[in-house]
Amino acid sequence: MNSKSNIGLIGLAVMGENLALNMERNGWQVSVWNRTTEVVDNFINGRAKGKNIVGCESLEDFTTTLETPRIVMMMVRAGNAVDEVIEKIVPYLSEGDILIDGGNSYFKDTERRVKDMYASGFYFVGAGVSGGEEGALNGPSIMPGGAAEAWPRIKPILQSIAAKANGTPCCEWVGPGGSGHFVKMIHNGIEYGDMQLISEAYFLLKHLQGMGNAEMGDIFARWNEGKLKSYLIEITGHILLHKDVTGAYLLDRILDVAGQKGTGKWSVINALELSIPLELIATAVFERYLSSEKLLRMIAAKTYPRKKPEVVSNKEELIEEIHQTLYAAKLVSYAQGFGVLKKASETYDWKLNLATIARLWRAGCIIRSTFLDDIAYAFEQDSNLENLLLASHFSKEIQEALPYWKKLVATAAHEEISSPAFSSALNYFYSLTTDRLPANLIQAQRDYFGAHTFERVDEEPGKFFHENWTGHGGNTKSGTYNA
Ligand SMILES: NC(=O)C1=CN([C@@H]2O[C@H](COP(=O)(O)OP(=O)(O)OC[C@H]3O[C@@H](n4cnc5c(N)ncnc54)[C@H](OP(=O)(O)O)[C@@H]3O)[C@@H](O)[C@H]2O)C=CC1
Ligand SMILES: O=C(CO)[C@H](O)[C@H](O)COP(=O)(O)O
Repeated sequence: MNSKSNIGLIGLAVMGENLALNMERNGWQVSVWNRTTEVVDNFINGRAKGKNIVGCESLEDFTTTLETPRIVMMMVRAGNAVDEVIEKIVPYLSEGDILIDGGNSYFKDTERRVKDMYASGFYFVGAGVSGGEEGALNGPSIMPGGAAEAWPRIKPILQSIAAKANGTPCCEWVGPGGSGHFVKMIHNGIEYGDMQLISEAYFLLKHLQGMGNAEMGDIFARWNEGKLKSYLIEITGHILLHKDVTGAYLLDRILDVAGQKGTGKWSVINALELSIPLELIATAVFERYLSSEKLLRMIAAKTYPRKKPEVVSNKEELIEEIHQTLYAAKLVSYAQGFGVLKKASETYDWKLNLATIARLWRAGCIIRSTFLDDIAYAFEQDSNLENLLLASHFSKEIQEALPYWKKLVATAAHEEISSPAFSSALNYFYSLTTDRLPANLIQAQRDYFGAHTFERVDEEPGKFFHENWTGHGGNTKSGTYNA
């Protein structure tokens, strides 16, 4: 063992423990500390036994075991816990030390922490980490942002432990302030969207064909060999085939109430703040809320009993419809997610490189997929691309999928099977590709009842008019602004 550790890790739950083992495996000596010290003992005497990992009982001891300037990574519960740990460790730190928050922190908290820590002489980095337990151990995707001065020092460690896509580490500097955590937040929002879409595909296979788990598992395995190839499709195939100790399919025994820890909701709140459509992810978040209203749904199901859906006669055609719809709707979701990243980059002056971000997600993380290579390529060809659906490769894919997509959404609606994200994506696509939407009527209504003014198609943009619609209204206008 060296006299001093290269890095310190705080928080030994599933992510911290596995990241510490990953760092050690890659040649770094790691000191570890956890609020509940029993957890440290269990780790040191268990999975860390015989490894170059130093367990510490107190934060003071922990900081003395680290080479200086120190690098400390926190993997603790997001929120107040991060501030509590910072407050406790700062008295033992020296100027120039680096604190990395690898949890799912809210990016506005990270913005604040980066500023506060600068003022105290420390470098703070908000690094999104994705990949769950297995990624943390074998190579996650890492999205660091914040105090750029820290990057040359932390880069060798973080890039060594990150997943590699074609030999390139899925860890690159994202930008200043809270940008790393913002990118991770949108990653998770997209994760929500992907999971909702996959769940709808499963639901339609099950109810429009009465298919069993084994057959569906095979379909997902087949899809994982084509353009949908991704971690979430792969694990869905495994989940469908998994049996519990009684020999029954476990999936069928899991309560249909989805949990959430906040990153999907934050993605939607921030899309609203930035005025960028993120309907598919919003649908995924709201569907999780609706799923948790189990009792209400049970009552409503009795109030509105449904007929059993008609089995679709051509099984192979239905499978292809679902396959194409899943792809097209996923593309819409990524187009919306990257739209939010683009607007955030402009608004906060982060200068995000969208191609680099797509490349960071190619391996290690939960949304990893071959599809991200095509997204990276699209942004490399045109870094100002307004919307992914306008990239030539994707417009061809959408044109191929559209006949299947609209047929499936219509069938699901007709057979009274909920497929909210599939239809949200289709409606977004139709609105996006409509050059004259019915928003003229909304403007007329706003002006009619509140003198909110409107622009005219036969006048220059930016000139606002008010009509005396009833003949007895005045000429006084409301202010023209958008919030
Ligand atoms: N689980 C996952 O798949 C992923 C999680 N993340 C993020 O990584 C972070 C760690 O996640 P995970 O490993 O799942 O564990 P948890 O989110 O459950 O966090 C548990 C850890 O936080 C510590 N902790 C909680 N409150 C405090 C506090 N007030 N002061 C000090 N330490 C505290 C716990 O210490 P103690 O043992 O004393 O309770 C424990 O070490 C979270 O931000 C999470 O969102 C990111 C990617 C994937
Ligand atoms: O960050 C992650 C993966 O990248 C977590 O797995 C994710 O937070 C799970 O989110 P939720 O509990 O909200 O479904």
